[in-house]
Amino acid sequence: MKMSEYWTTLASLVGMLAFCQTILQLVFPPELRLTVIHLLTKIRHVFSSHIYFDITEIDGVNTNELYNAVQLYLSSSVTVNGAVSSSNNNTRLSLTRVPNSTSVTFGLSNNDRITDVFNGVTVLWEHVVVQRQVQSFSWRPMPEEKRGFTLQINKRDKTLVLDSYLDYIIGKSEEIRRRNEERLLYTNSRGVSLDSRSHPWDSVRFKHPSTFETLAMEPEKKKRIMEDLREFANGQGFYQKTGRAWKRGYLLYGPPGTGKSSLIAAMANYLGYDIYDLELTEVQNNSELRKLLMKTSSKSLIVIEDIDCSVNLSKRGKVKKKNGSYDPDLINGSGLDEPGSSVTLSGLLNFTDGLWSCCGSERIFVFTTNHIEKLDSALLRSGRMDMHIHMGFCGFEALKILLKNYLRIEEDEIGGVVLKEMEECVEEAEITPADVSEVLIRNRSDSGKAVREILSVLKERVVKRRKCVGEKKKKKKGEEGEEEDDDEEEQEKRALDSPNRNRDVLGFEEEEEQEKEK
Ligand SMILES: Nc1ncnc2c1ncn2[C@@H]1O[C@H](COP(=O)(O)OP(=O)(O)OP(=O)(O)O)[C@@H](O)[C@H]1O
Ligand SMILES: [Mg+2]
Repeated sequence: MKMSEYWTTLASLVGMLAFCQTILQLVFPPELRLTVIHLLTKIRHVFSSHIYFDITEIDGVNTNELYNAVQLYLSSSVTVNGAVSSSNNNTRLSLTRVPNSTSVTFGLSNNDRITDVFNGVTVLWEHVVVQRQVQSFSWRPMPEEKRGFTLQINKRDKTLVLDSYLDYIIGKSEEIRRRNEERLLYTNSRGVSLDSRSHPWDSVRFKHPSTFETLAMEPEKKKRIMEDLREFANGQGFYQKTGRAWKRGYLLYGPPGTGKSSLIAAMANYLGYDIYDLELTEVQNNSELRKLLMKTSSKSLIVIEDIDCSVNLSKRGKVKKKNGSYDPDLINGSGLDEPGSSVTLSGLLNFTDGLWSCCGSERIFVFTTNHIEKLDSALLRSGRMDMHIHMGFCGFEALKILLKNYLRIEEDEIGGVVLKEMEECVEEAEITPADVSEVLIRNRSDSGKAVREILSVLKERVVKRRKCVGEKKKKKKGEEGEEEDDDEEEQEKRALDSPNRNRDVLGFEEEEEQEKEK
């Protein structure tokens, strides 16, 4: 028999066995079916040019995470679309919606198959569901059905699949899980025991509706932030290559009501990260801060709002000025001179930047402040807070976004003249997006009225500001004038008192200059 004939015969034999297996599934009672199927599967595997991997739902008594990952991965729309467009288009998919989930997920029905292509290699997945045999005693009740996936690949592709395909599936499933689920918002509270077992963070479902689309901000700036976030999230390779910890710091600063918290929510929604809202005043000391950090998960935003109010940020600077060196107490984090809180700036810097900050990866630190000038330069230096984002008063572009979001109207519906007037006065009005939103919410049922009111508020503020600026200038001038008068009086007095009082004032001044120079 020729080699090719041998292979053809073998292939038909394997095909027949597979066919028999399907028939047996239909004919035999469940208890017997399992044994027969196992036997036939084994025979089939020996002669096949394929290799098979079984991924069961329950591994011993533990849940097999890989099973969940595969299930999620196969439920992704990419895989599903691939399967539907493939020749295997009679695949039956089950649809599910997990509680609290925002979307419907697909899944393979019992004993159905789906093909997937990874790096040019085609693999076949089969969802195997069989009735469990009558249970002997078990501490943990087992489900009635035994579920698992069988992965069929060509023997020559074994290395590729084992080395990268399964990792790829785990990564993808994690991504899908985040996309489907609402995020969690964690917060710390005082007095929570921080032993190794308990979790120091309380969590709630995070359902903030703020997104980059709803955020009023100059489009260029918004684009830059989004790109930066995306690059960070996709930058594992870069961070590894450059030997940097996979983390990034953002400092958001600006007056109240300019959207700092809204931006944080938009960032979390954009990346699908959880948020850890760290209440620093509830943290008793630096070591507690470290423990909190250790209990945060990857793919998260660690947020400290109003950083200038949370910890005495000038300590490190002050101590340095006095002695010429840092106070070791403060640097070690045992400085206790702040009643109620002994978290120090150096403790905070270690939190974001020290060795401890690297436990876990893919984390973003976000600090917010209304007063950037109050922050210690140590906190601002590059490498700590990689990006400083100024959240300012409402500009024309931001105003247009708010009008569109709140009133659902386009620019041309507002009218060129009104828009021009708005553009002329919005910067000078120094109005926060929060104030604009307030007016728009009040009038959201009548967009015409809302636009008119916004314009009149802007104009009013411009008038007020001009008046205010005028008064300030006048006051300043008055003070300068008084100072000048005082100077003149003083000089006259000195000239009169001087023994050389007949010398002209200029000469006197020259002499005084020379004296000063000496
Ligand atoms: N840039 C913005 N885009 C869209 N909405 C905004 C923006 N800024 C403020 N708002 C609206 O104003 C409200 C308050 O904004 P937000 O809490 O984000 O301000 P903040 O800068 O964090 O203020 P604070 O400094 O007081 O914490 C938000 O609920 C949002 O509706
Ligand atoms: Mg805020």
